[in-house]
Amino acid sequence: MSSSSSQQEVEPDEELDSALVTARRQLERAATHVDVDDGVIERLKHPTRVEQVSVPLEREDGSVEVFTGYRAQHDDVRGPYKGGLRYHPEVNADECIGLSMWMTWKCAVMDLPFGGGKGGIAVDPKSLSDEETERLTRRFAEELRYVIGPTRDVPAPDMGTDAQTMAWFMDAYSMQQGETIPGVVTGKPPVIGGSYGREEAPGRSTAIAAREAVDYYGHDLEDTTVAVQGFGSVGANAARLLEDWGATVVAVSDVNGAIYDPNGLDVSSIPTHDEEPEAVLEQNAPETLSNEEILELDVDVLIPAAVGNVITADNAEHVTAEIVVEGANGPTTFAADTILEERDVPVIPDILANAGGVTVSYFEWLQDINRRQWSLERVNEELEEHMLDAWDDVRQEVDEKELTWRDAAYVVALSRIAEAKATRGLWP
Ligand SMILES: NC(=O)C1=CN([C@@H]2O[C@H](COP(=O)(O)OP(=O)(O)OC[C@H]3O[C@@H](n4cnc5c(N)ncnc54)[C@H](OP(=O)(O)O)[C@@H]3O)[C@@H](O)[C@H]2O)C=CC1
Ligand SMILES: O=C(O)CCC(=O)C(=O)O
Repeated sequence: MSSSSSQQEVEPDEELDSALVTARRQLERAATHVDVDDGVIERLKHPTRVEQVSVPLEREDGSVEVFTGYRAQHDDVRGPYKGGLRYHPEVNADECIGLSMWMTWKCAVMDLPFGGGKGGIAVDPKSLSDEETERLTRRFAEELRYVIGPTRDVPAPDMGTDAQTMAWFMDAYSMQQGETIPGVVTGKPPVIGGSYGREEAPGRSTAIAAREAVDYYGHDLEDTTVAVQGFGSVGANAARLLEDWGATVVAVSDVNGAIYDPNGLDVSSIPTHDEEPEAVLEQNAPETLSNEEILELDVDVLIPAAVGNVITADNAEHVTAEIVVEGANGPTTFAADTILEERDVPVIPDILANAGGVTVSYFEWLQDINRRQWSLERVNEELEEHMLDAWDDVRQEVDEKELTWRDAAYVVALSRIAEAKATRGLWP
C-alpha cells in the first residue's frame, strides 16, 4: 500500500471533531499535495452561505414544536449547489457545512457540473408520524424557497429522508412557484420525475469501489469477507450487491447492533431500514455484536455506512479489516485516518465510494430538464462508467504520487475546482 508523505502533527481526537473541523483538516492536508493558490484553499474552508430557519410543527396532540433547519451552500463554481437533506437529532450548522464541503469535492471527483450543499432538520424522524413528517417537510421547503431551485441549489435524500420526503418537498416548492418543477430536488419516486436506480445508487457505487479496491490489492471478490455497519439506503444496497457479486457478507448492523455469521448471512432476506427500521437484530444468526465490535471484526472489507466519526483514535488500532470503504459520510476521524495510514490499511474515501448517489441525482436532474426517463439498465451502465472513470483518475494519483486514496481524491477534486475558479476569474 502506498503512503503519503504529509508531515502534519496529529492530535488524538479526545473530543470528536465536527464534520466541519475534519473537512478543514483534510483540506489543509490535501492542499500540501496540489499546486493550488493559498487564497483558493482559504476560500474553500468557508461556505458561501448557511441558511438557518425555524420550522414550526403542530404535533398530533395539538402542541406546537419548533425545529431548526439548515441549508449550507459551500461552493458553486462548477454548477448549482447539490447535496442531501438529513433528518437527525444531531443536525447542526457545523455538520451541514462540513457535509457541504464533502459534496463540493464529491461532485468534482465525479466531474459533475455541481457544487456542494447540504442541509437538514435537527429532529428524530422516528418520533414523527408520516403526516407530521409531511407537514414538517412542506414547511421546510417553504422556508428554503429563496435559496433553492433547479439551477441554484438542488437537495436530495440523506440519512432520515427518502423518496417520499423529496416528493413532498418538490410538491410544496412547485405549489409556491405555480408550476411543476421536478428538477428542484432529486431522489424522487420515478412516477413524478425521479430516476430509476437512485435509491440504490450510493450503495451500488460503494459496492463498485469495494470491488475495485479488492481487485487493486490483488484479491478475488469470491474469497472476500465483508462487514457493513448501517443497513439503510447505502449499507443494505452495498451489502446486497456485494453478495450478488460473490463476496461473503458476514456481518451487518443497524442502530441497535449487529448480527454475525462467519459462514455468511443471507443479506437479501434482511429488511432494510426503509423496509423495516431496527429489524437487524430480529434476524436469525449465530452471534450478535455491538456497533463497536462490528468495526473490529476480522474481515477483508469493512464498510461503515451509518453515521460519522465511528472509526476514531480509540479504535483505529483495532480495525483488522484489510480495506475500509466509506459508505457513510465522514465515518473516519482525522486522527484515525493517520493511524490507519501508518498501519497500511487503505481507506477508500466517502467522496469517491458513496458518490453514486449524487451521480444518479445528476442523471435525474438531466432527465427532469429534458422531460425524459432513462431505463434502469441505462442508469446502472452510466453509473458504472462514471465510477470507473473516477476510480481511474484517483488511482492514477495514488500510484504516481504515492498518496492515500483520500488525498488522491482531494487532489483530483481540488485541481478541477481551482481550474474552474481561475477560468471564471473569481479568484483572486
Ligand atoms: N442516502 C443517500 O443518498 C446517501 C447517504 N450517504 C451517507 O450514508 C450514511 C447512511 O445514510 P443512509 O443509508 O441514507 O441512511 P438511512 O437512514 O437509509 O439508514 C441508516 C442506517 O444506519 C443505521 N444507524 C443509525 N444510527 C446508527 C448508529 N449510531 N450506529 C449504527 N447504525 C446506525 C440505521 O438503523 P435503523 O434502521 O435501526 O434506524 C439504518 O440502518 C450517512 O452518512 C449518509 O450521509 C452518502 C451518500 C448518499
Ligand atoms: O444526491 C445528492 O444530491 C446528494 C447525496 C448526498 O447527500 C451525499 O452524497 O452525501
